[in-house]
Amino acid sequence: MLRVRQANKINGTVKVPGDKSISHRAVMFGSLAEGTTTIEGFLTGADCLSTISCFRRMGIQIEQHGDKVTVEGKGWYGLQEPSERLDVGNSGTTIRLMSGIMSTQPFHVVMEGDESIAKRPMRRVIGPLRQMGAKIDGRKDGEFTPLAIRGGDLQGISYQSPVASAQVKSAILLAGLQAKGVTSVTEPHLSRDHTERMLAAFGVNVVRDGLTVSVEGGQSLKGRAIQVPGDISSAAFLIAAVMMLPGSSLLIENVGINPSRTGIIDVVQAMGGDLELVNERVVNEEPVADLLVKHSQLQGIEIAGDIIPRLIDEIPVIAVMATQAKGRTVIRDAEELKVKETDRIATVVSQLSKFGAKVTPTDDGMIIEGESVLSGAVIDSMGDHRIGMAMAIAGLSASGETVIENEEAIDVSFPGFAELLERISQ
Ligand SMILES: O=C(O)C1=C[C@@H](OP(=O)(O)O)[C@@H](O)[C@H](O)C1
Ligand SMILES: C=C(OP(=O)(O)O)C(=O)O
Repeated sequence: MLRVRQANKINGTVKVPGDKSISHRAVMFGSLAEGTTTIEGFLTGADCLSTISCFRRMGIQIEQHGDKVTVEGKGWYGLQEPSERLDVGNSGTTIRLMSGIMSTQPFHVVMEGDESIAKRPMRRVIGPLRQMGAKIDGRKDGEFTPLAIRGGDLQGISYQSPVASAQVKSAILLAGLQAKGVTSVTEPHLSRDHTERMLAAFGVNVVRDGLTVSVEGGQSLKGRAIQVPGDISSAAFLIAAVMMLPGSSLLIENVGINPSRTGIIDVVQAMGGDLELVNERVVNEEPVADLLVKHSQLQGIEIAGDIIPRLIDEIPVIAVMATQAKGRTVIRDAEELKVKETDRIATVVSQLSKFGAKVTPTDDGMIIEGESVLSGAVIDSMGDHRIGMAMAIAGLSASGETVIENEEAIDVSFPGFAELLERISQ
């Protein structure tokens, strides 16, 4: 149980844990590369630890001491057939990206995860991987876990993805690296491009043309040093808290500001928030900055279209923040929220309503009425880290005390979240 009391304001200089998407990829690509990969700033959240454990089970030597990780890559075909099922825990990124990698391997593997993973759609990755020649089965014709994969002998495809999903795009491109000919993926809107950037950093030739990415089969990766920036999706909780509590200001150091992830910055600025990027730099092909955030009275806006994939994981906390804006905030084109760790349209509405907020679900998003007075509530994270954290932020601005049940889910992406909030709250 996590108890959150109403705060007057938050202040200070902080760092957030490493980027989840980049941490997963650094372990995966390091395992497939030739030679050693060293990772600094690795996210020690449960999801990324699941990725480490899967590759260890396939014979890769990985040492982890806090946020420092060393991976002894053995080349693309250095993985061994695991004798047991691989457990991906709560991590959609792990199972979907690994489906692509496993499709290239000349052995049999079964992957499964927790209750939430068992409900998440897999055919979006399994479908195109089958078209490439992988033999994959799962419950409901490959829609659900456990997934059994027997890979090898793939043929490149040109895939037109119906969803803007970095997990789909990445799975196909990773399979494409060992397929015959060229593999390309075209998406309806740009999703996060960490795979493209990091593959290039590992020596792969990745060709980008608008919304299409292509790779040629038969390329190898070379181990290297990776520094992981702080996760903007984690910083988003703190940004929202600053905007909700008058008198607050924070300097959040070393945050990844890859343009495919910065929808939250655009939204906060469009709502009238004072958020400045300082000390901008590029580290391993990824742009990084410190975020200087000062409380401002926000104005409700409409959030829809191209920006949605650039802030998809931040929508729960954007909804929370919008309860303190003037006027109405409308979120559209975000049906992907329904297939995350929980149905995040339903869980945001059910939990945020408990504070007395006025939030209405729609088919593809939600509508939030601003300037609500929030009262402390008993909240259930429903096993979803982002719901647990978003509601803890609501609790900072709600009168009295808020209790978050099933708060252990927060460890999936933000270990130390409760301690950090405690430290900066006044
Ligand atoms: O590729 C990734 O690292 C991720 C992609 C996104 O999912 P989708 O690809 O399903 O949109 C995002 O929600 C998830 O937290 C991480
Ligand atoms: C959707 C998320 O992650 P994943 O898909 O990797 O479970 C998330 O972190 O919000």
